[in-house]
Formats: sequence, C-alpha cells, structure tokens
Amino acid sequence: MGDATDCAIAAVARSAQEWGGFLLVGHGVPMELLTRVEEQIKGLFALPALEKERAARGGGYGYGVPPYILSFSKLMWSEGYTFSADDVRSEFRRIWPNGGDDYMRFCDVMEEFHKEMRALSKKVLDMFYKALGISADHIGEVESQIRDTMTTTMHLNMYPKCPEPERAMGLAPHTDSGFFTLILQSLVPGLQLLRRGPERWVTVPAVPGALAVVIGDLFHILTNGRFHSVLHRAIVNQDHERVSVPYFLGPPKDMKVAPLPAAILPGRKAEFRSVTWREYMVVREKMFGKDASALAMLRVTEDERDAELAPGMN
Ligand SMILES: C=C1C[C@]23C[C@H]1CC[C@H]2[C@@]12CCC[C@@](C)(C(=O)O1)[C@H]2[C@@H]3C(=O)O
Ligand SMILES: O=C(O)CCC(=O)C(=O)O
Ligand SMILES: [Fe+2]
Repeated sequence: MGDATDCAIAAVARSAQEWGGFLLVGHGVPMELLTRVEEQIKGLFALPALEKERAARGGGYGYGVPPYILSFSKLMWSEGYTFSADDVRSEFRRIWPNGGDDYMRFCDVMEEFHKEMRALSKKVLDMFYKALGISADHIGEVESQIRDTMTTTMHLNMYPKCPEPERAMGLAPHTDSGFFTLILQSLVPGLQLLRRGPERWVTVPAVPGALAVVIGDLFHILTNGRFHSVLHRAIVNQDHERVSVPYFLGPPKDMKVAPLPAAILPGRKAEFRSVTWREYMVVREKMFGKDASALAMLRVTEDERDAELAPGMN
C-alpha cells in the first residue's frame, strides 16, 4: 500500500466521495496482531463490573458508553472504553492498579497495535491527498502540518449477544467528528453505513484482516465536501458477541480546520467556515436530536459569500 497504484487511488477517491467509507485490505498490519487485540479486548470487558467501574468515564476518557449515546431513546446494547492511544499504560492502571501480567499483556498488545495503526494512518492520509489531486511532491504547509500533528484516540466497543436484537441498537447512528477512522471489527458483521439515493443501511461485510475506513466531519470540511462524512451505526445480533475498535484520527483539539485551498475545485469557493475539533463538538452536541446537522451549521451562507465578494466589486 506504500506505493498505492493509480487504480487504488481512483477507488479511494470514488468510495470517499460516494460512500464516505471503504474496506481496506493489504494494509500490512499482521492479521495475527489483530486477533490478539480482539482477544485482549474480550478479556477486558469480561472483567467483573466492579473492576471496570474503577475506570468509569470522566473527562472524556474511560469505561462506559459515550455521553451522546444517552440522548437516543432506543436501548444501547453495548459497552465502551475510550482512551488516548499514547497513554495506554497510565490509563489502564485504573483497571489494574497493581499492574501484573494481565496488565502487561494488555498494554503490550495495545501499544503494538497503536504503532502499526499510526504508521498506517499516515499512509492512508497520503492516499487521501493523492485522491484529492494533491501530489506527494507538492504537499503544502498545511497538509504537512496535518500529517505531523494528527492525534489518535482509541475506542473499544463490546456488543454482547442480544436476546431481542430488533428492539435494541448497538451504537446509535452518528458521524465520526474527526478526520477519519480505521475500524477493526470481529468476524461478526454489525457496522452499517447509510447509502444515499435512495437512503438505505448497508452492512459492511466482515472480511478477515480487513479494516473499515470511515470519513469524519472534519475531513468533510477539509476537503470542502468532496469527501463525504458518512452516517453509520452498529446493530447487534442474537448469536454472537461482537467487538470493534475504531482508531480515530483527528487534528489537535485547538487546530483550526478549514477547506484546503488545494482541495477546492476550480470555480468553487470554500463552503465551510474554519473550526477547531473542540468547537465542533460543542456545535454538534447542541444539534443532537434536531433535524439540522452540525456540518450544515458551519456552511458559509450565500449572504456571507456575497458580502465577501462585495468589497472587490465596489
Ligand atoms: C476522539 C473522539 C471521537 C468520538 C469522540 C472522541 C472520543 C469518543 C468517540 C466516540 C465513539 C462513539 C461514537 C462517537 C460519535 C462518540 O460519541 O464518541 C465518537 C466520537 C466522534 O467521532 O465524534
Ligand atoms: O462497531 C462498529 O463497527 C462501529 C463503531 C463506531 O462507529 C464508533 O465507535 O464510532
Ligand atoms: Fe463511528
């Protein structure tokens, strides 16, 4: 994948525009490592509830479902754990205060996974740049700043077997807010993307060793809407538990994100205002449960565009 072919780049461009996601194979992260990651996560969630509660979510990180999930009426049939990929050892002392073998094994595997995923995420970003027509030898200052400062957040989802799957939801429909997400999923399907025209939920197949890639809202802004941030959800099933590990890539929380000039098509203008991830999360929280989307709030209106044109026209 390091030297992705023109054909692969064209496929990335097409799926990022039309779907907002795709399955990535041949990425080089060893399948055997992915299996170990899944085993460790199942072990973590199998711990007694009281031990997991020690790490109860606070300040955004820790055990428990993400807060936004609580604003949906349907029962969420899942457990979650969010942490900064760079702080595995300190974070999981909350679960295993005295360290020990289980703690060491868990941290070793997660750190190995993080190292591989971090390297892969840079390759994926470069593929996206190429897919936008930004060639490797003409990468601008902003593009390389993004490449050098991208942050990584890991989230673990466990969806237990559900006796009445049609009455529950694994994870409510949402878009990821960052740049893009690489998702490792069990061999049990459950992730669904909303396909447009006409709208329908499409299940992402569980392909051994494949990673699902999903475009987030800040990438939608960065690409001036050329790449589509896709609404997705996770459903549950009666017969198998399922684990997924989204690896979220995004800017540092206070970096301003605006459409990349090099990504704006000829004859078009920037269609989104600049925003930081932190600011975006505030806007999005306000929009939950309402009809309008947070992205729509950041769209430059016709009036604003006219106002911008006006001085030059006088
Ligand atoms: C780095 C991230 C990405 C977050 C916020 C923060 C930590 C937890 C992530 C999730 C995980 C579950 C869905 C989501 C929508 C949620 O509520 O929490 C995600 C969200 C986002 O993509 O916005
Ligand atoms: O379980 C999945 O496959 C999707 C999880 C997801 O979308 C998320 O945690 O943001
Ligand atoms: Fe997601």
